[in-house]
Amino acid sequence: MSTETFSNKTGTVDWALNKSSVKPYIVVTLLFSLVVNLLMLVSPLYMLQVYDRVLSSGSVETLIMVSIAAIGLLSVYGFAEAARRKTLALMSEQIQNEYGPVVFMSSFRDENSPQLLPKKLADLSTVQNFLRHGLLLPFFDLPFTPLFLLAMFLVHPIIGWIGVIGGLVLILITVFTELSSRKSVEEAMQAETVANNFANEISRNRSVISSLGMVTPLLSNWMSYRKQSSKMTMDGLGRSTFFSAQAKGLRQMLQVAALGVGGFLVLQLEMSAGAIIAGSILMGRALAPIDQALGAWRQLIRARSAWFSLEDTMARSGASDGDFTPMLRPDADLSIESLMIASPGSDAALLPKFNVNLKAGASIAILGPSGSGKTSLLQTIVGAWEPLDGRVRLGGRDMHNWDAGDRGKYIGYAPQDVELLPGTIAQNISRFSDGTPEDIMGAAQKAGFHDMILRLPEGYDTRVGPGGSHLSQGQQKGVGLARAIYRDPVLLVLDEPGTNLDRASLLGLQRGLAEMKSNGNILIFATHDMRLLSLADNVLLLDNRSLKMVSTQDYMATMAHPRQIATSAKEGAA
Ligand SMILES: Nc1ncnc2c1ncn2[C@@H]1O[C@H](COP(=O)(O)OP(=O)(O)OP(=O)(O)O)[C@@H](O)[C@H]1O
Repeated sequence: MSTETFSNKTGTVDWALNKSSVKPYIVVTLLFSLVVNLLMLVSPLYMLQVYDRVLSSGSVETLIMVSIAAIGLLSVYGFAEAARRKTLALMSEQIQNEYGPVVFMSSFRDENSPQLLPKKLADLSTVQNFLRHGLLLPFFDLPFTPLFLLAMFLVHPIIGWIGVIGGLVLILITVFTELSSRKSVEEAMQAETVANNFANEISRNRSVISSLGMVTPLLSNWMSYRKQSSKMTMDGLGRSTFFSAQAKGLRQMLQVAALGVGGFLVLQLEMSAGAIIAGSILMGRALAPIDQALGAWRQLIRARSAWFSLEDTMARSGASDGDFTPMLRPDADLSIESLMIASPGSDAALLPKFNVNLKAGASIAILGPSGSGKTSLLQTIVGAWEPLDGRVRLGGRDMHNWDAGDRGKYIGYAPQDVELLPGTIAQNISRFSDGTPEDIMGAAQKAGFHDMILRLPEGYDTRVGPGGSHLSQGQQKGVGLARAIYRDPVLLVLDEPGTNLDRASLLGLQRGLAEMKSNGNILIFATHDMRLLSLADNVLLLDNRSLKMVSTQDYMATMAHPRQIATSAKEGAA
């Protein structure tokens, strides 16, 4: 099975600083932070000037001069603060542009995790919001704390030591906050994801849920998921809020201590009156980043965990998302070599190893009871699921080692339950690429649905609704088949193509498929509908973890003797 698991390995990747693409933004934010923090010294310096120079000299001119200088510098401070916030917002855009596409693409690789894409996109939003709201800024201010402590030592060494000791206590509180709340915040995030996935699944099945009266039991199921997530959130929140409040109180106390000690030192004639205020302001500035960081700690843990998850995806995609040389249209030569298949995430083979070779115009029908592995085999053949062992090659190219976008140009696949995507019929048939009307309508004609589509009021421009719900089951099936046939795929793989089709549509489809076969396309389809068997040269019989290939003619001849067929299938396994 796939070796890619996309698990969130928190702690294995260095945080933002190691990414070259975000580095310039971090450097610019740091530079603006330097300016901001240097200009934060303006207020205490102004205090010193007013108290010690202006009041002692009584000079109004000096007061005007220092005030103008202070106002000028503080307006630069305003610009620098705005600029660093803007830089972080731009960094958030850069992350979206760079990580968004990779996250989107790589989420389609893991069949084990159908909910991977919403989860990864939520991670992306978490990181972006953290940056956009400036919650990272206190961490950019922290490196400048020593600058303020140094200034406090210059005011008076005792004031400086109060700042150092206070800072150390606050850092200890920060460490406690991290240790005590990280686990519960991360667990709360996971529980929230489970609750949201459950709600998404419910909303996809609204009509069956309301018609079967399942709303109330499902509501209580969903509430229990939510309660679990809120309990963990409240636990984490309780601890981080407690520490954050303690830190705020301590900061106030330290400022009072700076004032009190300052007052004492003034009485001892060891420093000036202005230095009392300056010392207190410096104390506030030095410790504010720690205080603010603690206030945003919960969001930090969430953003950090989301970032690790994105980084993990980027690291995993790096190995496989390199440049590739697109294939020319492969020869119609499908070779299934020692193939063993299994369901995603399972190591148990569903069928014994087997080999099949199909050339241009060949076709096989796969028959077997429910659960015998027909869909699993088709999913593996088209490259959506990894084989347990062996290879599938089209025109010599390994299907599972081929860029999915490039491979998809030469393959048509219609799953058992067609899920259409939000858009028009034409967009769905053309696989949301720029398709010519000839390609789109040609595909619908071969699927036997062109006339039916024309009868719709908006024809090919009809919007299909969520999941195709504005179309009937038969119409959805028709669009799904046309989408598979679009641009004449070398290999056409259909899972139960006859389901939900009326007689006329089935006849149209049979005609279209027969034409494709005579044009050299390879056709593989799974079916319970015996009317389609005339399209197949051979029948691959699956039953109870065994398989057997027989010619369609032989199969038809033995149809009247089911026991003989069952025996032949078992012989195939042996
Ligand atoms: N996505 C999946 N994840 C895990 N197991 C799966 C998955 N899809 C199918 N299976 C398992 O694989 C086995 C074969 O299922 P498969 O859908 O291939 O059978 P099938 O022959 O197509 O059945 P049917 O005729 O009912 O469509 C079943 O036991 C099923 O439980």
